[in-house]
Amino acid sequence: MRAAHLKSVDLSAPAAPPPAAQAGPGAHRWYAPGTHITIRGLTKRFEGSTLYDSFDLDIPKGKIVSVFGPNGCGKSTLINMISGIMPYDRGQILFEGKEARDTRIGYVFQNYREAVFPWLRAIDNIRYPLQYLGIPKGERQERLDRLVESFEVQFDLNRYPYQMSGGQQQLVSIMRALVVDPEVLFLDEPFSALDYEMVLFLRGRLQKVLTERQVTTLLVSHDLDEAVLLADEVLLLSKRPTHVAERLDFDAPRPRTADTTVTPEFIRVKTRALEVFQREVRK
Ligand SMILES: Nc1ncnc2c1ncn2[C@@H]1O[C@H](COP(=O)(O)OP(=O)(O)OP(=O)(O)O)[C@@H](O)[C@H]1O
Repeated sequence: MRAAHLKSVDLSAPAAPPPAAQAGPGAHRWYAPGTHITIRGLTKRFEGSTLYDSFDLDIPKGKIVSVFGPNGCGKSTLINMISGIMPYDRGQILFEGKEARDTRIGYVFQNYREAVFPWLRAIDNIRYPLQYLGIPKGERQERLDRLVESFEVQFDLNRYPYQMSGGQQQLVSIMRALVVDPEVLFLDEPFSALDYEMVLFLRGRLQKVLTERQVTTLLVSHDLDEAVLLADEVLLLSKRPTHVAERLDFDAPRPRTADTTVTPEFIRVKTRALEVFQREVRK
């Protein structure tokens, strides 16, 4: 009986969790196959008000997940807690069983003006994390070249931030986040302060690089079209105390462009997302 049972176990997948009574050290590090980030019992309070209370979530590996929800529901707080920028009161967040500090993480902020180093040329801004991590010079150059090629950069990377447009500065901060080859990338409204032409350009380039590299990505966006267009999955949050209102898959082929937004599948997912959003806002 026992042998027959063992034969049916898929050894390539993480082992199933032992029953609680038998749980030993490390048992809590179990994660479901295909899951990259496992969040359990996450609790966060601000000045007596509860934002998250025993919040659970599994984030799939190698996918782009958009986070969308009512104003102030805690979208930025969620990605800040997951990425390790912000502490939380209770719970556990693990990346394939590892802590955030043992995971390569990239983060792109909305406010690129505060994120790029004004005293460094664009190329040195992008190179900075590699120097910090002590990556050998040859490999640094290789990684930079690969990234510049992937993004098809058309402007002079020897310029300083003050000599670049907002979109170019945000491109630099996106490239700086990706140069470390992150396992997980966090983007907090990365395009909201840019003009539309630049938004279209950056969405296209970013999508291409993320799908080539299969980086697990969490994107906070206030723009529902953008949230759906870029996502493999849209995570819809409720009002606080925040829980997952609904998760919607969107598996249209890539690259996705403005043309994707007129397809029946896009319209179906966006319509459903809007229904859930409106229901949550009215509660
Ligand atoms: N550092 C802080 N101190 C106190 N309260 C905070 C802090 N950061 C966030 N909050 C509270 O948590 C709530 C959620 O903030 P957060 O920025 O995560 O929400 P959001 O969904 O990203 O918001 P928005 O839709 O406005 O971008 C805010 O309304 C605010 O009341």
